[in-house]
Amino acid sequence: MQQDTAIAQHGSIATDSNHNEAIETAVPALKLTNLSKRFGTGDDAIVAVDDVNLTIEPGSIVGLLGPNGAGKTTLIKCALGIIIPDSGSVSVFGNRVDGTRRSAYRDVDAMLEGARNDYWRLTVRENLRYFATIHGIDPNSVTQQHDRLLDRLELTDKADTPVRDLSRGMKQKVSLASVLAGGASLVFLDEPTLGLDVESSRTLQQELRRLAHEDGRTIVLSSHNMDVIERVCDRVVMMANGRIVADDSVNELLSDATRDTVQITSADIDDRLVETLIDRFSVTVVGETAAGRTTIEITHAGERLYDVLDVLRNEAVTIDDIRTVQPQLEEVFVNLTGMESEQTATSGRAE
Ligand SMILES: Nc1ncnc2c1ncn2[C@@H]1O[C@H](COP(=O)(O)OP(=O)(O)OP(=O)(O)O)[C@@H](O)[C@H]1O
Repeated sequence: MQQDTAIAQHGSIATDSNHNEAIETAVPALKLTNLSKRFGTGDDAIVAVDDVNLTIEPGSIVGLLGPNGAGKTTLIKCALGIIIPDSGSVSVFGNRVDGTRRSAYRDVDAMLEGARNDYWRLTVRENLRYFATIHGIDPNSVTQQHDRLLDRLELTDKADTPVRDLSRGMKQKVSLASVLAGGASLVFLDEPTLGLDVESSRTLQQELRRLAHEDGRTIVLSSHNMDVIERVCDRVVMMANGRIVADDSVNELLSDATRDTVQITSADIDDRLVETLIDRFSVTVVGETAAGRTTIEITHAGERLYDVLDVLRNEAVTIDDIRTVQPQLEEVFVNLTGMESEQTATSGRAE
């Protein structure tokens, strides 16, 4: 489905009479309003999702991040109608998901925990036809779309192979193809690149961007792999303790962090001066270059950068290099959630 078709189906163009301007009022792909879900009762109750408001526009690709237990899966399952929230509401393309209304489910599907229950005795193509059928689509009417999907995910050669005979990475791609074959406009993908080799992961990432930006699918991607999120997503929503702690474009999240951290290198910074800087400023990294110069990184420098430079000038320090630090999404994540992602916790893991 093309983006403009998605808007034509799910939204409208309204006119603001005060300004005589056309304002796009596309119906959100997903709208969560004051969503809450707790598990258990009394003192032992766990608030998995805590009064969350979230709107996701059609055709966007959004990363949903958070440390283990942040509430991501619960939120996704509420959106799928698998878990009934305690309070608040979920709408998918304007249709309320409340556990009884089947109309909303036509538009939403998911690949949870990196896989889907494909039928291993069926071939790849038979799986796609099956998942199209259970979503009410005549599989003969979408043969071309399925061929294109197989081609884009580099599965054409395996189209007539039973899924059980495929490698793990290929099974993963078949899972994704099966979800997409159902034609849902809003798709949740949990760790879609887990276990894929680098090349397959890149192919899949490209396809996800194309699906959103060319076909108008709305994709919510949940992953602990920050590199994938940074490369693929337009926007990132970070959760911690059931709440949304950040919601912005990748560029904004990174640029906010960039402005705030500077790295200064000098041969004149000795231990005593390092102590002084640590006492007065937020020094996060102290290191030594191969040439024996000291490097310090100061976060939250902001307007205090001038104070840092004053201290260095008073100590007659010659600055060899000063630069803003190019942060990774990982650092933003750690700052906002206070937790490492699994990416750093399990370094060396395959994508
Ligand atoms: N069925 C359940 N019964 C009791 N507690 C639950 C249940 N499901 C989730 N929880 C708890 O709710 C909280 C949020 O869990 P959730 O699975 O939504 O987090 P998550 O962000 O998806 O974590 P992960 O990244 O580890 O998958 C956790 O404390 C979890 O232990």
